[in-house]
Amino acid sequence: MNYIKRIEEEVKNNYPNEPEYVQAVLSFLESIEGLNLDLEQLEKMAVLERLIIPERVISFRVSWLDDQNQVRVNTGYRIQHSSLIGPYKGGLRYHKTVNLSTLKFLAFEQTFKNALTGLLLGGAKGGSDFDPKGKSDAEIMRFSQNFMLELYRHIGENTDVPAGDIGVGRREIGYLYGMYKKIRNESVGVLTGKHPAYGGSLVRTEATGYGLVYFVKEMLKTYLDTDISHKDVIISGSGNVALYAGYKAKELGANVIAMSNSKGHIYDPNGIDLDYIKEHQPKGDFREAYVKAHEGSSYSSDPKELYHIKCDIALPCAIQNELDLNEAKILVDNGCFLVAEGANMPTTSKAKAYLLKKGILFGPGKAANAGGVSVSLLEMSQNKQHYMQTFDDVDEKLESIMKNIFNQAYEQAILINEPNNLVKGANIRAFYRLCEAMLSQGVI
Ligand SMILES: NC(=O)C1=CN([C@@H]2O[C@H](COP(=O)(O)OP(=O)(O)OC[C@H]3O[C@@H](n4cnc5c(N)ncnc54)[C@H](O)[C@@H]3O)[C@@H](O)[C@H]2O)C=CC1
Ligand SMILES: O=C(O)CCC(=O)C(=O)O
Repeated sequence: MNYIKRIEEEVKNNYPNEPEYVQAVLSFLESIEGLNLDLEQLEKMAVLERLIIPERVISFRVSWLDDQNQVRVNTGYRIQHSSLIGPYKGGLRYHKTVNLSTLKFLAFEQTFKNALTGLLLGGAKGGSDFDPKGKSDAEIMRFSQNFMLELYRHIGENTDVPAGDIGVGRREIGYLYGMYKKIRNESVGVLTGKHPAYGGSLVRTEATGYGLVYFVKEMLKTYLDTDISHKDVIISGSGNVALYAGYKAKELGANVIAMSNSKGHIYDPNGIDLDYIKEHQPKGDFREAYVKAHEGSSYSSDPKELYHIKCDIALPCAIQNELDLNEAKILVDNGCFLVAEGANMPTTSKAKAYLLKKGILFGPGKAANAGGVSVSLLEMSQNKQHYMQTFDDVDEKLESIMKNIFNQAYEQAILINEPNNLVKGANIRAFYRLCEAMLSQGVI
């Protein structure tokens, strides 16, 4: 059995309770299977094991007081996956589904994503099974403060710089930052996604969604010599990534006709009213009220039905494994020709294989959604230099980084004679960079 196959078997056998992590690793291993690699040498250096197993897994108890003075307990995590290319970097997620498997897959993906950006960033992810739904602002503050009471020991501006993810936005980053500063008595860029009033970068809020659309722009130009204007776009989710993908797509002339949340989706043939969603989404489920306020719109109570709507472009921007084989088939049957992932691993392995087989242009998350972490790096640089760039400067840099990421994945896809396969292109290009960094740094 060759080295790659052996590692595939080991990963499947060693982590039976971590399906998302196994899924992400196998998807990467599949991408490098056909390469002309010196497997004997890679095996001798245990390169794959060292890329796959996180450098450090931290897990801790978070106790906090709810509004009824009841003590509540959650589990907090930080997976410091790789520091090969820079300080550990990646978001924090507050969501009831958070567990070791979710965060290990996210940290693994983040490591490859960050390598692909060409910037000096290692990979990490963290968070908690704390469910922010229905919690008061004070509860979110107390939870975040208690979370930081443990996390602060493991992070630092040159060590590990967390940011937001699902359930963690500017408000939560503020509470986390305030507590870190209180404990360490220092003002440094230890978190990104901060409010610009105390060191946040302009465009960080918009960056992942905008970056996704810049990536799609490159895909459309390169493969089809067209642009996004007049294309019908559906977007899953209605949070940070989904909203700003929607705004940028609309600005460039697309028709954003449907969006979703965890309860279902809304369809509005007149174009989704993004300002309405931005205002109402943080307060909870907006579907019924939206439909009442917008003539001609309708809603369903199944988020997956979003993918049953006829569209040109689908942008999954919600959560892992939301787009499965059945939905992929419906998208293809309805004439959708481009899928680009704003979320991390939103497409199941079977759905991804089907879309690629059918010749659908597919932008993998570790390339297409790298705009957020890229602007985080710009935030870190601004903090170190104690200055702030204008919105337009950062936005211009973001677009140029996204173009470069696309080109990296595309050039690699051409080199392996599969020009449409950005999944392999992105995985292989990131793998080469990580390998070079690993082999240069000795056995550590
Ligand atoms: N925030 C960032 O900068 C980045 C986020 N991502 C990824 O993008 C995705 C979304 O993250 P954010 O927008 O930051 O989170 P968010 O918390 O702002 O929004 C999440 C959205 O997903 C919706 N949702 C949850 N489960 C759903 C389901 N099963 N079907 C449909 N909608 C569902 C929620 O209702 C909410 O609208 C995640 O996969 C995250 O890892 C990726 C790169 C960077
Ligand atoms: O900005 C960051 O550090 C992380 C963003 C993130 O969590 C992601 O790219 O999935």
